[in-house]
Amino acid sequence: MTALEVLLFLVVLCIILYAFVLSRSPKNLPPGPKPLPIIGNILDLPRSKQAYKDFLKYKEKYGDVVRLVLGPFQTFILVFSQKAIHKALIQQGNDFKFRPTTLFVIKKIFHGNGIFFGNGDVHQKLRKLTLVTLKDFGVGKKSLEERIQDETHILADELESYGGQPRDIRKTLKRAVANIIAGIIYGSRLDYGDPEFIRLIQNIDTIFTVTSAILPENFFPFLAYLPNSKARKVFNAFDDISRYARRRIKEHRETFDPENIRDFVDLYLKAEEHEDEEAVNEENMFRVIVDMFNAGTDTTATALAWAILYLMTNPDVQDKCQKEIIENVGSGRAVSLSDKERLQYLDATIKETLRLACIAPLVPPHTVLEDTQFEGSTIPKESTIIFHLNSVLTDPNIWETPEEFHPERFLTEEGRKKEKEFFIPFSIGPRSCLGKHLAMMELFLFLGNLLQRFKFKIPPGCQKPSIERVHTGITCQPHPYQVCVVPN
Ligand code: HEM
Repeated sequence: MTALEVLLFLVVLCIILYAFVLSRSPKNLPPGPKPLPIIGNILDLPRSKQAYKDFLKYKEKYGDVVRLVLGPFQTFILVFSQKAIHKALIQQGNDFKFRPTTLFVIKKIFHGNGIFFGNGDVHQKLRKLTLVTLKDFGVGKKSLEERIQDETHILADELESYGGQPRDIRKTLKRAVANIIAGIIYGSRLDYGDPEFIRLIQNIDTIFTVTSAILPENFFPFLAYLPNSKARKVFNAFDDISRYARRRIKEHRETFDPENIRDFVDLYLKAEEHEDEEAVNEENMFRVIVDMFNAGTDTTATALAWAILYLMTNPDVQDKCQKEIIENVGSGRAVSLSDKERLQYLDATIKETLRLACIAPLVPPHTVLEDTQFEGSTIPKESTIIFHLNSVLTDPNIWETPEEFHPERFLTEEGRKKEKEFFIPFSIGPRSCLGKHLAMMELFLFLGNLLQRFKFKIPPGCQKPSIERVHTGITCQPHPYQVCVVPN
């Protein structure tokens, strides 16, 4: 066969397959832009650095449930608004609780294992085991609060060493947060200047700024084999983090003593002795560790970077937080979790940061295993379903002046906590964020203790930094900014 004949054969094969898939798709699909043959709606995908925002135009045009076809066979469903997201993830949570196994990049990295991209009984067991472990993390020599306190002091000393000069502190924040996870998992922290640590954090950056359900390699896997493929960068980053995790697990296995549990890895090694082997085995432990290290670092560190940006651009809010800390804690001792009830304004500031920055504006993909009736249409089985959290967290029908930073919206007139049903930065339902409590604890202790010691200021002579969100991968990042960290 000549090259032209092979090409013609492939095109005809694709058309036949495409016609076959179309004939089998359910009727009554959600509305959406008309797909082209073979490539579907690829040309309609966001190309700006604010992918979540570009998707909002579909909500305006087609409503709360929108269908896209990506590549020849992938059905994508976008779900917007509190009502529809709540219905899917809570009322129909058992239908929508699965993760897809059809996206090439995700399949190649996760193999359907671990907590993030696992499904079924094994996922449930791993999730439960990890949650219990995180909850009563009295293992090892230190409590979780002590670990965070210790790291806060090291971070504060590092920031103080910058002498109040303008700096981009985002990398330092990432190293501090990564150390909390490293401490939980491996029982020890890493030095901020350790080249291996710096490389691991760079890998996490790559994963979080590049990986996306709409990466073209997901629908056209051959693209992953081209030089400069973004997916290749993600694979390399994962491989490096994985090699590190496997080495640390091996070291733990060699020195394991069931009578002296040092950390999360030891707990899993212990669980291996009596838990169901299908769920608790070395491969799954490795996946869980990599999931935790990735999911627990970039998200919380990004939230911290946003909080500092909002504080320096809203000095009145910063002053109120500091006044509250001075009045309720003073400067003679560290801010601790037992101060939480007394530091309501700080708590509201953290919530407002998570709302406005919207760290994960598009929930990592879900799927349904069967054709599923939802909001008057049929969601085809194995569709990739994306819940648009930003459409809830900045919905003008829910939040007054949603694009403004206003912590008071989380407080009553008397300054007490006001619960907000629509505050869902960690998503909701059976797959909601497993590290929510850890993240909130870290944000409270890091910010409370830093604000007790420092003021965050815009460098003299500089313009107010942009608070526009950059969204090219999983998380919404701030633009790079410089800050002066000045002792109080
Ligand atoms: C500000 C910080 C964080 C934010 C905004 C955040 C947000 C999210 C979101 C939106 C999801 C998807 C939920 C869904 O699919 O419905 C998620 C899942 C997850 N998060 Fe977080 N997260 C944060 C911190 C953390 C931390 C500190 C950890 C780990 C210790 C963590 C571990 C996980 C895991 C393992 C999942 C997957 C759960 C599952 O599929 O069962 N996250 N997170």
